[in-house]
Amino acid sequence: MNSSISIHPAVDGGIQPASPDFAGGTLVCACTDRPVKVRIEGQIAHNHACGCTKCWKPSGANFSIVAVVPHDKLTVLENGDKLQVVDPTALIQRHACRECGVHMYGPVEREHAFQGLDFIHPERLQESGWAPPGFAAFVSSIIESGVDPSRMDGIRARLRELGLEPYDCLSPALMDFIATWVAKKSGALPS
Ligand SMILES: N[C@@H](CCC(=O)N[C@@H](CSCO)C(=O)NCC(=O)O)C(=O)O
Ligand SMILES: [Zn+2]
Ligand SMILES: [Zn+2]
Repeated sequence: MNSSISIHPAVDGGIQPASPDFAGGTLVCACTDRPVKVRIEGQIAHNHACGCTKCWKPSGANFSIVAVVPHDKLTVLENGDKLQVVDPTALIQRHACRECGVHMYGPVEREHAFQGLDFIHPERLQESGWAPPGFAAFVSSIIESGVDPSRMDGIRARLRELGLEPYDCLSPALMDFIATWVAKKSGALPS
């Protein structure tokens, strides 16, 4: 085990299994004063580690942990006035707390295979039992944040050791899902 390579604090000590009793929870930002609170109903889906520069990572982490929930299963409970959209031109409209910087939710409103889903960081849930990450996405992108390319073999080996198969985009299942959506829209496949 090469536990000296840090991926993310939520997985570095081993991946915790989902609880069959998990029925939702409350995401809380890192502010001690007036934290933003967002409620989600039900279990999260497609949880993964993401190496891209756009997803929020806790300080020192090489990866984010990010999953989706349907938009109608998410409600801002408290202090939503502190939220601002990080990049209004991005597909994922990441709503971050302007005081602590934590991304609380990111809806996809544009016409896209992921339209109607919100990206969230489940480690911000107060509750445990959420579905664990199943793969690692955008792994090569950590170089864009300053990771030395010579470290990539070790980082990919550590991801595999944790059971997080590394991909340089999304997983094959999600890439196929997006491509199928595009093909149906263009007429290349029947809808
Ligand atoms: N190399 C770029 C990649 C950024 C990127 O495309 N990120 C993906 C994954 S985010 C969660 O899985 C994406 O879909 N982004 C859409 C968006 O950010 O709106 C980089 O590292 O910046
Ligand atoms: Zn905050
Ligand atoms: Zn990402």
